[in-house]
Amino acid sequence: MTENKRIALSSDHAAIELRQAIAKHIAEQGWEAVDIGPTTPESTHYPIHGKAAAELVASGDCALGIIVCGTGQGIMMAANKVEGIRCGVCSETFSARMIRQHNNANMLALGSRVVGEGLALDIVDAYLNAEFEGGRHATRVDMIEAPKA
Ligand SMILES: O=C[C@H](O)[C@H](O)[C@H](O)COP(=O)(O)O
Repeated sequence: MTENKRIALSSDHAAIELRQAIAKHIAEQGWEAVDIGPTTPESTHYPIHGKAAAELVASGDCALGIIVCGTGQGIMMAANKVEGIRCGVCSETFSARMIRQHNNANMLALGSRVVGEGLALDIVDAYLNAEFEGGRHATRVDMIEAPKA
């Protein structure tokens, strides 16, 4: 079976340039960037774009997702409303590694008004190169995913 290397990417108007830089960067690392926009700079609404990328991940079309808005916070909140999505906002590399290793986060959110491009690309690398450790962490992630009583 071939590994799914597809990464869903979306943003709002505040983060188009950073999103495009991330798409280029991850493609150079051998990932397939599934960049669903937007491409024009008109003001738009981050819930639309967070949900769209999250649905690509939740359906299994994409293995992981990276989403960007001004702070990363709003688009993260929207993505986390989609069943099966675990998305964290990161502004440094330690958390980016840990949300994979301990939380099995299937999406990463970034804030274009918070981090510069160099740090953002390091955060992306830390996230994509980390692996879920399982064990006690799997028990906890399963608790997050358990159906509501
Ligand atoms: O969490 C929300 C994001 O940071 C948005 O990118 C931000 O609220 C957009 O603000 P504005 O419409 O002022 O560009």
